[in-house]
Amino acid sequence: MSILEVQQLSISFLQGRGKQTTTQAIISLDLSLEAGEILAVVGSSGSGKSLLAHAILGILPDHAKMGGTIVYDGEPLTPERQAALRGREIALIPQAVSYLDPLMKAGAQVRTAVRDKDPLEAQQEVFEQFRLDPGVEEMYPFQLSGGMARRVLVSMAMVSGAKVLIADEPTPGLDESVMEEALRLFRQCADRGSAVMLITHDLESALRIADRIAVFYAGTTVEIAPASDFAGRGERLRHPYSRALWRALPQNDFQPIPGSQPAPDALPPGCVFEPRCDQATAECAKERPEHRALRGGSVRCIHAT
Ligand SMILES: Nc1ncnc2c1ncn2[C@@H]1O[C@H](COP(=O)(O)OP(=O)(O)OP(=O)(O)O)[C@@H](O)[C@H]1O
Ligand code: NI
Repeated sequence: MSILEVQQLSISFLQGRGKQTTTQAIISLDLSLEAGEILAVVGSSGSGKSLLAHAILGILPDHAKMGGTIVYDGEPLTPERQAALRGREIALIPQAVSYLDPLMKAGAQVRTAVRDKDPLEAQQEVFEQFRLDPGVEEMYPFQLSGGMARRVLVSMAMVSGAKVLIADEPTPGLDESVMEEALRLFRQCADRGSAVMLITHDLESALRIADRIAVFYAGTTVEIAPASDFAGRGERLRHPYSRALWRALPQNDFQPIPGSQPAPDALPPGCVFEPRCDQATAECAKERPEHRALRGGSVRCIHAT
């Protein structure tokens, strides 16, 4: 049984005063997370990666309306369960460093996140691991550089001992050696039985440590594939967008895909990738393809075999 299962997640936002409009930011996300694995969620800016993380943690803004189900450890995640599990069994490394409590010193924030260990010892150990000087313990978030603040956020998640760790773009601003250390520790968490979701727009770094890759496009999961399927010319990949992403990497064709991802208020009626897809047929423009299992992964494309 998967530790976390997201089924047909949709999120829309009510916007404007007076005459209100609804924009659908997430159309349909489906994925599952297994204990012991690293699943990378890859997609360009605005594809819905952070919203997925916030939906799991139960921290969507008030004007967001959510549909679908999220099941954790066999039971639906209700707002009450989310509040009880947040920071304990399910930990988030947020994308924005503004999630740090501005009124609490860095050392104290990390100590409050410690479970089942001596708080001071655990905090000092993780600071050493991430090359945070002991002096940082006494600093307030506004005194930290961006890279230091990010290391404090990663430290908090690391000491929580969570069963599910969701890291939302955890590496920007970290120097190479600290980034390597963070990735190594994510792997270690997974090897010890936690489930790690690594959110990134960087397919290349995702492929370095992830077991599986979920590819997001315009608020949908277009494909979920074992990382090893990203090889050769992408023959084993199931969706034209995943193949295009893979081929666009510098070590491959280095050719960007023409066009751009549609905005939530300008989605095509059929497959969201249809306007940019070189394999699209008239049928693709008619309705949204279902998410279906295929060759040890899954895909949302009627032409995939
Ligand atoms: N509070 C909000 N109100 C209205 N729309 C929102 C809100 N938050 C996000 N969105 C929209 O939802 C879509 C998905 O946003 P999200 O932050 O999940 O993208 P992302 O994949 O994390 O992008 P990035 O790589 O830039 O972090 C975007 O189109 C965004 O504009
Ligand atoms: Ni994001």
